[in-house]
Amino acid sequence: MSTALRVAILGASGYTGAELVRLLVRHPDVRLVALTAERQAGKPLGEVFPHLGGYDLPDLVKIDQVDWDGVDFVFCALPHGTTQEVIASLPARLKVVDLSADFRLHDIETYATWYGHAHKAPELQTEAVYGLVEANREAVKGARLVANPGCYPTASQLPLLPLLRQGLILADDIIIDAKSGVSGAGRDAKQGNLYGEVAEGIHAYGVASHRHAPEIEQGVSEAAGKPVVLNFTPHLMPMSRGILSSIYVKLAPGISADDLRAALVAAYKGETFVRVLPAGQAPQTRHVKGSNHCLIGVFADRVPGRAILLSVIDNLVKGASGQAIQNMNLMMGFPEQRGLEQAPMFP
Ligand SMILES: NC(=O)C1=CN([C@@H]2O[C@H](COP(=O)(O)OP(=O)(O)OC[C@H]3O[C@@H](n4cnc5c(N)ncnc54)[C@H](OP(=O)(O)O)[C@@H]3O)[C@@H](O)[C@H]2O)C=CC1
Ligand SMILES: CC(=O)N[C@@H](CCC(=O)OP(=O)(O)O)C(=O)O
Repeated sequence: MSTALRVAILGASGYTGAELVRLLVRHPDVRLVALTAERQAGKPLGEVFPHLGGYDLPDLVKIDQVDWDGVDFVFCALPHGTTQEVIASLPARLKVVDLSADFRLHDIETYATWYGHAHKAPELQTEAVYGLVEANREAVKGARLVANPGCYPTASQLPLLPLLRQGLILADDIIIDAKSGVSGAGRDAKQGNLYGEVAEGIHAYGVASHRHAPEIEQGVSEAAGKPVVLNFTPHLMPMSRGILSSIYVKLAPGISADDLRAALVAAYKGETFVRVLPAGQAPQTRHVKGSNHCLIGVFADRVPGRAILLSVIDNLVKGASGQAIQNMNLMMGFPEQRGLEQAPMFP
């Protein structure tokens, strides 16, 4: 009799759901027992995603068809706004990692302001742990419900948090210029994601209004020990995967860019998934594609007293499904790297 963890993926017909399946079919402690979809329900997963057709997996079903008695652990990869009620309806014994934004903001008033409706499960919000593992590992280990961070917030917070905690950069002058591949927008058909609208061009969106600004500010404020407001502008790139976050910061008096690099090297010493590059090396999205890695580069600016931090992740892996599995491993007491050992695919 297998003792594998029986896992359900809600939203398995989406990009992050498919990426969870791709990574979990090789996880030795996991058995996928339920995969859900909405419009694609009733189909074999291999019909929706031919790259996953060669595995012995359950067919896609609607959420209300899942037999929860046969499930131990749930990944929820549904659109934000749909997830609070779904998670509130699950048996309370189930451990859950939610990939959506529904439980990330601690303050439900801030949530309502940015997401346009009142929080539908405030009692669960107080329980949810923000799953940026490298910043919050001990809390994740004891969590029942983990809010998996957004892709831009992951790429942006990993370089910033250690520097703010140590007061090496100023908290009142942070500019984040971030670029994402199109898979960040999900698989749902949207006019703005058509080839003709994305290929051979680049554009900013959500300028001065993107909902990841308050999520980044939440973590950065905790690290700085005071409320922080920052500039964040996302851009859509003609590529399928990857995020590059270019972050412009002001150094604290007497601090150099080399000090920042040394502090980040020390902060991430012993971490499997975050690596700080040697001086002069700029990370590229193709250096992390398909992997759970985050690479960080640090440069002195030409402008005296300033520095530039460069951070890359694969939005579908460290920015979503890989980080979600990292969280599950910690919640279940499995080795943190299990199922996430694969090297990036280059180029
Ligand atoms: N894409 C990314 O890089 C990242 C995404 N996220 C977040 O993860 C979540 C999933 O994203 P992603 O995989 O890209 O999204 P997709 O649009 O690709 O997939 C959404 C999934 O949810 C299902 N679904 C849609 N509406 C409902 C509903 N009302 N009830 C039940 N199921 C529903 C879809 O089923 P069907 O297709 O069958 O209708 C599909 O399986 C989102 O909250 C997203 O913001 C977080 C970090 C990064
Ligand atoms: C390219 C693109 O459209 N990206 C998405 C962010 C993806 C993500 O992390 O979204 P959640 O916060 O919902 O999980 C966006 O800008 O809304």
